[in-house]
Amino acid sequence: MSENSWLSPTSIEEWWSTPSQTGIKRPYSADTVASLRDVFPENHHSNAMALKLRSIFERVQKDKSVNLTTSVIDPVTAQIMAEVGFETLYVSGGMSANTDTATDDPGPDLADYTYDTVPKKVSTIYRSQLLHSRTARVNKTGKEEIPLLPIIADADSGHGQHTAIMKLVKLFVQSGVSGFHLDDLVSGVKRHDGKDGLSSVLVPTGEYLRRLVAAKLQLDIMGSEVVSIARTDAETATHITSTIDHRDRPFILGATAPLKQHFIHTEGNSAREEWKREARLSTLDDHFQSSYPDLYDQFKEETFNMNVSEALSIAQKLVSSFYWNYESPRTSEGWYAFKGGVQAAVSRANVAANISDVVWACAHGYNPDRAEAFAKGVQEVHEGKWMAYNVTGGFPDDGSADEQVKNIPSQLSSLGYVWLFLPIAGLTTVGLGSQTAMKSIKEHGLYGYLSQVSRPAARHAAAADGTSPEWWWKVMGKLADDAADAIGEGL
Ligand SMILES: C[C@](O)(C(=O)O)[C@H](CC(=O)O)C(=O)O
Ligand SMILES: [Mg+2]
Repeated sequence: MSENSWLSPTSIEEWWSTPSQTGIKRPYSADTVASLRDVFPENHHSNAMALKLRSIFERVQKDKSVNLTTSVIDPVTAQIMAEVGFETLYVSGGMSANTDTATDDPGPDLADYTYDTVPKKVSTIYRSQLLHSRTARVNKTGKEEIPLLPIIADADSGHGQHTAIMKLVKLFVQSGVSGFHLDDLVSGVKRHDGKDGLSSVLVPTGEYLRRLVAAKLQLDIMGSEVVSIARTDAETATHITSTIDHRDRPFILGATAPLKQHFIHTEGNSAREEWKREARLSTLDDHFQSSYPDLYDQFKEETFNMNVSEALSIAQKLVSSFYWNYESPRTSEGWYAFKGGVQAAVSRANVAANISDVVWACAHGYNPDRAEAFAKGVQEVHEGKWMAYNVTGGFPDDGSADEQVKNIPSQLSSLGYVWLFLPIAGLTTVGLGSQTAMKSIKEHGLYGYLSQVSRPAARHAAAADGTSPEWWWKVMGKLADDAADAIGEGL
């Protein structure tokens, strides 16, 4: 887009009809976007990198392959990944939380870090890639072809309402990001031990969409090609904050048996489990259908697009004795019981797909049936929509799943997934890589350093790669030396 047309709604509309933008349904106008723009664009690095990411996804989709990557927590590993041939990088919120936050106060992955944490990590890694590429060019190392890898980053739940989301997206674009994922979780409430049957809590579909639209609006304001990934945790969610949205009705659980007390008055894990068993939780529609199969069609027709509260009134008009109570399972926080699963994920992904470039149902471990059900559910409605898949552990250590694991990428690519990533591998690989060297130095002192660190690294020196001290000292030093020579003795 030329600078003259930057503030023109017509040219914004023209941009929206280009291939990268045309699949997106915006609820706002080009006039609004134009009026919210700054006078100059500020997206050039990010745009170039995002277009590169888009072309990687296009290529793998065409080839029926999938782009595989891992998270990366530091610039050294990012450089190694470029050298060994990865094409994308992932910056994980969880791994940032564990190791390095903007307030220097790391912790478990609750997304409670300040919103600049992940953008700053992206910026560090992106700028390090620029430095490496400059170094290679200045030194003519033969590594000039090592590419800058597009970075996809974790935007969590957006760290607040629309203004926070827009600021976060702005920071990401400024950091050189190529893509980010935004989710439908309530930030900071995940239980790591599953106590009280609570794993993760969703916001209603409408709120999720508002997050995604806010992010897209900011991208549009910046004229940004950055890829937005709509992540949903509906597959594994156990609760939802509100029942207001009719699209969530098929997944809200209620008690079908009247119990003396509500869930919140039970104490301890086993009593709570017992309460749930006795309550015989079910969705409103399932319960009505199994209780009154003959009336179900009428119920469905009369309650089209109604949320659970509205639909329950109709159910009770049709059958005055009908019992279904979605209030009684509420937690002490007020959250409602939710039937997580692949259908819930598909339902959310299919609305999110209208405003996002990629959809992703986050779950831990690999489940081929769910991967397939999600892909089919999405592709039926949005043919060719880009999809992502994460593998976060969950395989047996005894090797019994090795063959299955080898086949995962081809299974996923045949289902249409374009991006496969290992969110926690960046931390583990750094840990494992250091372990051999550090153990050796600790056990054998200087000789350990010589045999396990400096000698192997010296072998790399000839290759001048990211593991070699020569690369970081002498080769990179030429940038400063050349600048000093250019400045000379002054004027
Ligand atoms: C992908 C993820 O968002 C991340 O921050 O890496 C985390 C990873 C994890 O908790 O293991 C997530 O899955 O929520
Ligand atoms: Mg995360």
